Amino acid sequence: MATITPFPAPSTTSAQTPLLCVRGLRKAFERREVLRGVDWEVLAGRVIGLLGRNGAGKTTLLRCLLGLSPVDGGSVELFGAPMVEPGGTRMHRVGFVPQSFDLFPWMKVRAYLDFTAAFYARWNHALAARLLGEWQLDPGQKIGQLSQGQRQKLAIVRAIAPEPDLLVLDEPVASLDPQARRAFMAELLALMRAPDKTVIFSTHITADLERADADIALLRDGRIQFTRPLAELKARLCHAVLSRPAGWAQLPTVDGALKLRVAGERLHLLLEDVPPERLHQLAKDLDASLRIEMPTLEDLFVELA
Ligand SMILES: Nc1ncnc2c1ncn2[C@@H]1O[C@H](COP(=O)(O)OP(=O)(O)OP(=O)(O)O)[C@@H](O)[C@H]1O
Repeated sequence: MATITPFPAPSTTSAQTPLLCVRGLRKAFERREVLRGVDWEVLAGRVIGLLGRNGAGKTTLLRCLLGLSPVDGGSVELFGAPMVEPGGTRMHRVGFVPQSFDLFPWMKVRAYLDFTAAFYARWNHALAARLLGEWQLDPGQKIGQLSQGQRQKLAIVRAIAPEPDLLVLDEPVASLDPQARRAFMAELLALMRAPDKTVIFSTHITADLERADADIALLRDGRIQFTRPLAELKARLCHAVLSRPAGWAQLPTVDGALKLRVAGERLHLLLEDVPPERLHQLAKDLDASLRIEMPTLEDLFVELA
């Protein structure tokens, strides 16, 4: 099936001005197009999980949004003004955790945070000190001597301490152990669940997004395919399995099917907005047995990404 893009974007009649507005964003590396005209609007106050396969362009997109990577075309507006390059006072309102953090290996943790604090209009010293303690980061240790996971924690403290209005995190938990991941997610959500705080984070750990009850944005084929609350995705999509000994030499036409896949005598269907009674009727018509499953986000990702 060629396209599997559920939920076309709603018309932009919302009275709320988006915090981030991306139009036709393009980016190529040596003529290899990674972003192929991204259109994306993010409203303030949302927690958004950016999903996409390896190499889909998540890091590239996040960097372009913040002016950290030049773009080949299109536009990005952040807080209502065009984003051309990083810097300026509005960057005080943005926290960014990059995928890897290799800066200032000679600096000690506390010195690095004090140094960074000087660049921000706001800096919550008490919060930074608390997180260092809770996450067992030694303020006197040199950054170069920290483990990968400890560096990632430090990058998160650095990004959160300015109490940003927009926090952008690129696979922030990839190096964290499960306990640290949960603590981080809880901290993040407690901090950012204020009405106008917005979080965009890329991750492959779908369980974290389920816990965060995030909006899910899928980057595929160089575009954001949809951005929808996870609860809505789960309410509207279901996975059905039709089985019959004769197999499926010919695929049936099923309204609402986003994807069909045959495995032996089973036909797997990813369906959008198809009521169970219609599925039962279909199974009867096709002389097949039916199993309906509520997909996890990981299941959806595997089907859609
Ligand atoms: N500096 C660069 N020079 C050349 N190609 C690059 C560069 N940065 C990224 N790419 C390419 O752009 C594509 C998208 O990379 P990107 O890191 O944005 O993907 P991603 O979705 O973040 O992947 P992952 O989930 O593996 O982190 C990849 O094919 C990558 O090889």
